[in-house]
Amino acid sequence: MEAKHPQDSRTVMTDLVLPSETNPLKNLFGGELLARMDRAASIAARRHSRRIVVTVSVNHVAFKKTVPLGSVVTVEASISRAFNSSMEVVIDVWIEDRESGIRSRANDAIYTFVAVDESGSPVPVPPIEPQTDLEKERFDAALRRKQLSLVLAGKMKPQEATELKALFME
Ligand SMILES: CC(=O)SCCNC(=O)CCNC(=O)[C@H](O)C(C)(C)COP(=O)(O)OP(=O)(O)OC[C@H]1O[C@@H](n2cnc3c(N)ncnc32)[C@H](O)[C@@H]1OP(=O)(O)O
Repeated sequence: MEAKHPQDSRTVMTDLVLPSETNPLKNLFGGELLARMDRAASIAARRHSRRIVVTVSVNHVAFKKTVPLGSVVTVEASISRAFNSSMEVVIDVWIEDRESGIRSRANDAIYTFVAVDESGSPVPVPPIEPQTDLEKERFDAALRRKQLSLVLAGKMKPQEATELKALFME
């Protein structure tokens, strides 16, 4: 299968924060942001694989900043690395200052999706060829994150997680 670039799957979704999506402090609910990120990541995974995709794991989420009612929120997702049937999706969330228009990062996350056929069985996806320094950095770290996720899910023995172990040996 021919390799694709992270840019090929880049998905950008911009939307407002409405009153029904906020907590008593009038900030965006974490679950609402998780859902927006899942939707953007799912589109990115579909663009990369051109298959049906399902979320298999939410590997990392950091709620760095509150997102106030009325904010303009942009969720950007792209594939950082593809394995056999699984794809790591990196998601950045930005909010826009109403007056200056300057964007600041509110959140980031890493989800893993799997491409499946009509009966839900995993199918292979194209590999990723990173181009920029940031894409290369994310690509290199993705195997460690996959191994950590599999160890935490009880699907890999810690002693088999060679890339992950190497991180602690450095
Ligand atoms: C868009 C949505 O929100 S969809 C709704 C939420 N998601 C779902 O309903 C998915 C439910 N889960 C499933 O259907 C199945 O578990 C599947 C299809 C995802 C995987 O099926 P399995 O029989 O576990 O397949 P298998 O063990 O071969 O794993 C498939 C791939 O997922 C990877 N994987 C499985 N679990 C994890 C995990 N916790 N973290 C990271 N990767 C994982 C495997 O390493 C494998 O990757 P590879 O093929 O690239 O090497």
